[in-house]
Amino acid sequence: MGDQEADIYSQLDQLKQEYEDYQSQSKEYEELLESEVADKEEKLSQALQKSSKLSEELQSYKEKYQKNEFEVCKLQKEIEHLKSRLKLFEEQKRELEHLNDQWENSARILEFSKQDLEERLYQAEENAIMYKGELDEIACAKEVEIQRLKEECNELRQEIATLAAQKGDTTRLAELEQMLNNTLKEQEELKSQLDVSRQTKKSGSSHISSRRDSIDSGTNSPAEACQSVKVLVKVRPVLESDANKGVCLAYNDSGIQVSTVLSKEKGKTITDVKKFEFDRIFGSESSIDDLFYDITPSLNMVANGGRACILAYGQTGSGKTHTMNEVLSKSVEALKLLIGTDCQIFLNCIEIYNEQVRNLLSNDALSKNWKEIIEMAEVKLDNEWYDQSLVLIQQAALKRSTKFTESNSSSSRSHCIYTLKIVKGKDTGIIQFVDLAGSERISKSKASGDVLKETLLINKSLSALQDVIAALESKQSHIPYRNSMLTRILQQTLGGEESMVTVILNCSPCEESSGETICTLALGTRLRSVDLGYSIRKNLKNEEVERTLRLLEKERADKNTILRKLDKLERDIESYVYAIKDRDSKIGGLIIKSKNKEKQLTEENDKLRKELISLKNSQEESNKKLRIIKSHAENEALAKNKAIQQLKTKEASMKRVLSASPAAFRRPPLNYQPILTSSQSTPSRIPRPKIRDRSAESCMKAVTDSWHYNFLL
Ligand SMILES: Nc1ncnc2c1ncn2[C@@H]1O[C@H](COP(=O)(O)OP(=O)(O)OP(=O)(O)O)[C@@H](O)[C@H]1O
Repeated sequence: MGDQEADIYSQLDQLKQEYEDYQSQSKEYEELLESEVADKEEKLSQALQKSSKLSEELQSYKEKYQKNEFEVCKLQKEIEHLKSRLKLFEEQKRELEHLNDQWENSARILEFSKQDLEERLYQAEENAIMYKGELDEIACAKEVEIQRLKEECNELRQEIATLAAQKGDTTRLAELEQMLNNTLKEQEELKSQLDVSRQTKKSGSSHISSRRDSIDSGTNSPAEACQSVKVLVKVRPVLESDANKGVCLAYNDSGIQVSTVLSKEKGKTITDVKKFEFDRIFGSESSIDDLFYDITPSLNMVANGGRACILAYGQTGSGKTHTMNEVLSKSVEALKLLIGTDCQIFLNCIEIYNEQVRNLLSNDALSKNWKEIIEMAEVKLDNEWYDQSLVLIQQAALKRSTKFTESNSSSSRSHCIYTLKIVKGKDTGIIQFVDLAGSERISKSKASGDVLKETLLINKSLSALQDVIAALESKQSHIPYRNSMLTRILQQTLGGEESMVTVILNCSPCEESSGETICTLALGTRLRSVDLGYSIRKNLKNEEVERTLRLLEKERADKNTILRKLDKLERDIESYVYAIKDRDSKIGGLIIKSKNKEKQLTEENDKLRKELISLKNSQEESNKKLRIIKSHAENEALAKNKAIQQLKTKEASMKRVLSASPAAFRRPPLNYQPILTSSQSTPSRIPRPKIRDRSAESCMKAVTDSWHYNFLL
């Protein structure tokens, strides 16, 4: 009984021990579970935060996308508006072209009437010459008559004298005196007639000789000379590089024609031929001396304290620089002979690049004030000024801004101005040699970026120059010198008192340049038509001629205004087309960018959605697990309480049994198993006590299940 009791006590101790172990382990697992739950909750809240952040981002991207779409819509509307404006401009251009055709027709008619007037003038001149001959004959006849009358008079005087000596018949004397008086009267009349004839002859011949002088010399008085613009055409020879390019120019002494190929079909070439009339055309075969002959009046003028400007105009690659270099060295040579040694010479070499002035004889910064740069660029030359000036001009030419373009491998991208100032006592003669940058069609130059900007600025300044020349010729009260840097700098020699302007139109003979050559020659025709009008008016003082010329001038002014408008319109259209293209490409870029963004956003959105779904799933799973853990923990707690309760009742009943018959418990129970050791920490390895008690067993099972479950988690 004593042994049994001891066994029971030891079993009880074991159970107690076991229970305590279970309790401590369950506490540990509870803590573990709680920390895991807290961890999951933390992760869940992080995931929720991330998801809300991503939703916000998504919202902002959506807003951005809507904004971009709105921008694109706006730009498209703008394009539509620009396109409609372009259409309007094109219509206006067509109308102006139609008007231009009409003007050209009327100009042609006026040209005919001009020719008619010139013919009549020629006839008048011939009549005057004939009249002069007749007058000469009459004068001769009258002289003879006067001589005869004088002789008669002398005879009569002698007769009177003899009669007086004879003191004879007085009536005969009276008769003779009467005859003498009549003869004297007749003589007086003849004399006065002869004087009138002489006077008429004198005035007629002076008029003719003055016109001849004017026509022969081709120069005018200084005041008139300021209106004079001389237009010369210089055709560049065909170069080796032009070998496979067709030729579009044909010319003779009086005119030049440009052929433009319209189409080539089945070996048939359809061409459009445009003819231009010019007094001075220098072909590829003519030497620089021929052209220089027409420049000498300008040099004479400058040597006498006047002003002159020589401009080379033409498309890029047409030979402006080549011509200007030759003209420059010839002019310096000629001036060396024309001016003496008692004068001071100043040279100034500058270029205008992108509306900025640059000193070609030093490395001054571009940003300085242009007047300052010009002042600083002026070099005073010494006694050997001609050699020195040629060396400096060569140095300056090397420093000029050039670039490779589609049309010329070393195209001058600037206007180059060489100014020679000759100070002689109080007089200051100034001559400016201007090698203009090439005029070019933007569409043909295929320029873009900075080169496009350069080309636009070059074309703008060239049209400003045309405006100034046209304003000077039509004697406008306002001359738009301030419209470009080029015209500002040329103001001293373009217009004003005692100034002569010579424009050399450089033309390329190549077929591919026919469009530009036509533009160049059309400009020359406009300048020339003005010049012609003035020279005719200067020499003819007939009322009808005056009226016709006034009409012609008005027509010409109107036509030039229209042509200028057309030019401007074309330039505007080109700029608009370029702006539209630029905008189109920008919009295209924007659309592609926004599409890419949209794609990226949709992808991100999809990814976020997926992440959100997986997060929600994992959250649900975590919740589920949490619920299971909670229920298991509750079950476990219940089972533990139950087991404790059972153990307590068992203990009490054992105590009761022991107190009733202590010997009955001395034998150990048949189904007794050794108890768990504390080293068996893993729940799966914990052996279940083999207690027959059913409720205690189920309780233990619940606890081990929960261990097992937690372990799985
Ligand atoms: N009269 C000529 N005889 C021989 N070669 C010529 C003649 N004129 C021009 N050339 C040649 O033609 C080419 C282009 O000439 P140049 O550079 O003078 O043209 P440009 O009108 O000044 O061009 P850009 O405006 O682009 O500067 C050069 O190679 C030049 O040597």
